[in-house]
Amino acid sequence: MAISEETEQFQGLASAIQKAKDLNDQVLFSHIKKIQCTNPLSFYQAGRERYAGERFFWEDPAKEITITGLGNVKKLKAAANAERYREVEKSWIKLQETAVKTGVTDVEATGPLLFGGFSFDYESNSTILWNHFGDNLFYIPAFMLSIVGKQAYLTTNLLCSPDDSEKLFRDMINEREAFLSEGLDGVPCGPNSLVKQREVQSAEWKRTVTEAVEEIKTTDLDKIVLARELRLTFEHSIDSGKVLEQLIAEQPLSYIFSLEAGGDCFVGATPERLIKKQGDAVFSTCLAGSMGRGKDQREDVSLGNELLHDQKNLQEHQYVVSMISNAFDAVCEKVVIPDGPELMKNRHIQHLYTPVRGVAKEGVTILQFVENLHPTPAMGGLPKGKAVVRIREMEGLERGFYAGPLGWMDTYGNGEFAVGIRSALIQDNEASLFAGCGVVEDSTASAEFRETGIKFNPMLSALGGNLNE
Ligand SMILES: C=C(O[C@@H]1C=C(C(=O)O)C=C[C@H]1O)C(=O)O
Ligand SMILES: [Mg+2]
Repeated sequence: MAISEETEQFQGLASAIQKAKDLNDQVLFSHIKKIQCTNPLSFYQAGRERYAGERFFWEDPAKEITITGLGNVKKLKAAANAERYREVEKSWIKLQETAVKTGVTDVEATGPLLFGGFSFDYESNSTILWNHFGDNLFYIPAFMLSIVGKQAYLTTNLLCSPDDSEKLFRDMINEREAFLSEGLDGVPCGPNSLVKQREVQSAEWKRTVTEAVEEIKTTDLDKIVLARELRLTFEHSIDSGKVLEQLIAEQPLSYIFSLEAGGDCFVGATPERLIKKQGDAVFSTCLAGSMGRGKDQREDVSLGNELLHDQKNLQEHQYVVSMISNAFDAVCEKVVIPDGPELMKNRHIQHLYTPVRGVAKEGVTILQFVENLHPTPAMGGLPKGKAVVRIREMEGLERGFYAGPLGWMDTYGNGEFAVGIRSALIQDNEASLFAGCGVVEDSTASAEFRETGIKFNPMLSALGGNLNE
């Protein structure tokens, strides 16, 4: 006779506690069940008070996977150095080795899952702006709603300690019931009302771009991505749920994400995949070279054609294709890259886009891809090391998680990371928006200023700010 779901969970948790005692270490327990499809944003908003500072949201452009996490049973943080990817991997593997799972198995993006990201540059000096995030931040949520295909799954995670008792089971069920019974339907999102919008050091930024062009012409630096900041002040605390709702409606071809840390939230709608891994199939995106959208279809097509043939933008793009292609060659059995770029058109901007796919060599993990790829010349520059150093020295802002890898990994070897651009850091009633551009030999400060202006628009529009031309 089949045992009841509650009995299965109870037995699983009891065995996880026993394992924790035997090993004298913490053991992760995870229960996964199919549930009626629930609106992921309502789930996110339902946790606004109870799980404040411990929520995340992720949706890919194809809407294949939507993940919302609430609470935090285990945080993984690595030291800020080159080892950070391997350190996170080691802790994640260690947790997986002893984890006890019950319920549905083998569905990607369900069960114990690590969500989070890395800062752009582990060597940059951290300021107060990003202090809740630090250099990197990953966590396993307490409750997670995954929508995979059209099916919804609820994962409940618990970290068992050697001195835990079976009371843990009742507490977990009670917490889950209390939370679910609070109602997941239509939790209202508050409006955000803008008070002030300010460009941070724009004259200095333009001078820096001109200096960078000079440096590119006279040294071995080929490309450097320089970003600037826009600061918005609102009347009240900004509701990240409302921002997500707007982004979902306005940016259907982007990854929509948020990651809360302390009272702050990093949120955005990025069009750029860094790496997706599904079994041994891997996918990346070369995205660089930009143009605004036309007022009407005719102008839009003409701007698109101009972009497809513009030497400066093609060069910006080609640096990215070569680098990602080499990084894939090193760890893949097979790599497929189209001959030339196509256009990716988002609401406010169009880009040159080349998709990359491959088959990973056995045992290569998604974090190894992240380590090898980040930062691509779309976020950093070329040569990579020199570009990162020059960004640190010249840019005059702390990128934090902006332009860094952000995403998730499950226990089945799947995961996906995007780069955190078209994004903002929300702190109470203030938002810092970031936008960068690839500076190459033929760049001009005024054109790059305009291009970064357009790149602020997805977040400006979602937040209710004044859009740039
Ligand atoms: C750095 C950003 O965007 C990157 C730079 C691009 C460019 O310079 O053409 C295009 C897409 C992105 O890879 C950003 O949006 O902040
Ligand atoms: Mg550009």
